[in-house]
Amino acid sequence: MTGTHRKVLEVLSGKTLVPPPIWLMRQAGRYLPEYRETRASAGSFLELCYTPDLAVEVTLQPIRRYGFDAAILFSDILVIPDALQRNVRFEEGHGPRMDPIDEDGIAELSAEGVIGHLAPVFETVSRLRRQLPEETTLLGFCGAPWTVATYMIAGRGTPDQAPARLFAYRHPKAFDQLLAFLADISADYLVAQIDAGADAVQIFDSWAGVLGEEEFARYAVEPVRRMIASVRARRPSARIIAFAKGAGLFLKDYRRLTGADAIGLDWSVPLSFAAELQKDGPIQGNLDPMRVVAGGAAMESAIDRILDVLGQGPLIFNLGHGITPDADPENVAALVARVRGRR
Ligand SMILES: Cc1c2[nH]c(c1CCC(=O)O)Cc1[nH]c(c(CCC(=O)O)c1C)Cc1[nH]c(c(CCC(=O)O)c1C)Cc1[nH]c(c(C)c1CCC(=O)O)C2
Repeated sequence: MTGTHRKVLEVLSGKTLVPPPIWLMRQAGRYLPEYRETRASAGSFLELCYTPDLAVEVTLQPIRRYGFDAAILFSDILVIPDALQRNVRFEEGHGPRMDPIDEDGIAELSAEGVIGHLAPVFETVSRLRRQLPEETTLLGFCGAPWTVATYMIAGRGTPDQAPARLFAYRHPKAFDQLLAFLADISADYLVAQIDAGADAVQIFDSWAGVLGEEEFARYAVEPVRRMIASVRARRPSARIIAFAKGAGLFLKDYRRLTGADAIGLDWSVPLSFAAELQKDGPIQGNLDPMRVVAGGAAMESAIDRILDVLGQGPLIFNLGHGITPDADPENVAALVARVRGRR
């Protein structure tokens, strides 16, 4: 019964659909007036994430408006450090903050209570699976260990992830330990989301683009490989998308080395290279979110190029990163109509 006509799942298993299924990273968010309204009724951003009534509502908002082929659980990658008691806060206009972790803090990390702390997230997932249209794929997600670690080390978002890169060079053993710990706890988290009803999951490595060759292998590939192996050992049929933003040429072997079903591509990936990658397996991407803000011909021409070059192979149409708060909801409607109008 499950999954028979869920288009995103079909593409993840290698099928080509024309037109391709579509969803957008950060599709539930501040560009939508109904999101801003619900957001105002929650105290803090984390409260929104941990209140199933509200998290279900904001997840469904973009589905009602646009009928996307996938819904993505409304939560955040930083619920893992929150569950690890790193005192995570989202301060208005300043982005996330938490207590920076050091070598001693890494040695003391414990998985105890983490999955219990995240129980409201699993409740949200199971309610969503019951409330979503049968044909809509439900995506769970988590952050990749490297990206989550950049926030845990710095205690905040940074432009270049310099604190984490420096920490990794100065304390390589402790850093490896942190990434392995995050890989294992994140695997447990994904398994629990799948058991609650997620059809597939995405791993976000948003800051993979600052890593050199050796570091990409050690900090981006290995922990994600470890996480995926752990999920597959327990849930062999799990469908997994891995998105390493800014990874450039390292994407060549990323799918094979991590064991993901599909890889996400940002807008800096040339379409010719994307077409090469698509010969190995399904891809997702890669419209520049700024083109959605610009709208009109700037958006339409880029949609057409993606469909022309990648539309005859396994593709999940998406942006190359999250939609931004300044995007006009009308432009999103035009985007969906244009992708779906092409056969
Ligand atoms: C790096 C990262 C984070 N969170 C996430 C990532 C990886 C993807 C990416 O690179 O965009 C992932 C994420 N965050 C959010 C989702 C929800 C699902 C969806 O995609 O619709 C997802 C998948 C909601 C959110 N997460 C956040 C918001 C905005 C906060 C608000 O509404 O008050 C939303 C809708 C907050 C957040 N969360 C994070 C930051 C840096 C910020 C602050 C920046 C900002 O304000 O946009 C960390």
